[in-house]
Amino acid sequence: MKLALTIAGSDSGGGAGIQADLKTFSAHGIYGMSVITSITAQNTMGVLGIEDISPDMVYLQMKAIFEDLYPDAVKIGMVSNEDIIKMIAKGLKDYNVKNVVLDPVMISKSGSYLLKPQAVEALKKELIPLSLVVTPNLMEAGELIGKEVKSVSDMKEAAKKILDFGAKTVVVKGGHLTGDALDVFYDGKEFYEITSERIDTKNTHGTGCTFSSAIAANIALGHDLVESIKRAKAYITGAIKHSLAIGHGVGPTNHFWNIEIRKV
Ligand SMILES: Nc1ncnc2c1ncn2[C@@H]1O[C@H](COP(=O)(O)OP(=O)(O)O)[C@@H](O)[C@H]1O
Ligand SMILES: Cc1ncc(COP(=O)(O)OP(=O)(O)O)c(N)n1
Repeated sequence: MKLALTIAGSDSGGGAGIQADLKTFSAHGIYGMSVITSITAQNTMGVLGIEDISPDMVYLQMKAIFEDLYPDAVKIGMVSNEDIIKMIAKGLKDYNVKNVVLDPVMISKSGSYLLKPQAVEALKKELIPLSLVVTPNLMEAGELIGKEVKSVSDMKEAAKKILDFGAKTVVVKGGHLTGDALDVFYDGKEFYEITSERIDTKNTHGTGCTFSSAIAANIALGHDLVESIKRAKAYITGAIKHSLAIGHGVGPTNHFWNIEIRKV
């Protein structure tokens, strides 16, 4: 059995965060574990409140896992504040964690800050250098490099700059572009454009969480990084295609077994 860990915030509505990650791990046949950084009261319409877990408790959860159930891959999502970021970095170093997928979550689709704006620098300094792959969306890539990212050529420029912060590889997600759903992967040598059809739906809550945890799941299964990203792209495309029109706002992606994997 392969094991994967998500270090992220809880979404009470089940569409994003820890809940989306664990559903994604299960759909890949992976045993999922969690380190909860923050609890959000959230549904398809928005975030009603946020309560962060103490940094010591974040570290204790990591200790509990790494000293008994060492994961094959780790996904990091909402990290909320600088003290939590520093504690996660300490845990990753103490336990020599390698296969880290970092989704630099900053603002929910509904507009709530999931990372304190003053903590962006800590994220860049402490967590990016410990990551195998960083997966910003257009807005997050722009915040990281201090310049708007609006086109495929901007995405490539951003990927290069984020690599300079110490990331080993970067996927800049183009979910918020128009036209095909095109993401850019950069490994320091080559650029890859990973494209799928754009699905016409408003129900895209949790797309970034689902995509990054699917990359982690595929790494845990033993696939190389390019193959893991390709498979994750197929998975998120299926999860959006089958997304759920539940609740009164932006419905969530849907996770299901026996998903068809095809080249995109
Ligand atoms: N409507 C859509 N149709 C197909 N793929 C999409 C759609 N929206 C987002 N994606 C894909 O979902 C993944 C997550 O991207 P994105 O939505 O930009 O992340 P985030 O949730 O962090 O903003 C990317 O692979 C992106 O291309
Ligand atoms: C607890 C929590 N973590 C992360 C997010 C952001 O998730 P994402 O997949 O980017 O989806 P949207 O918020 O953009 O729908 C979240 N909302 N909550």
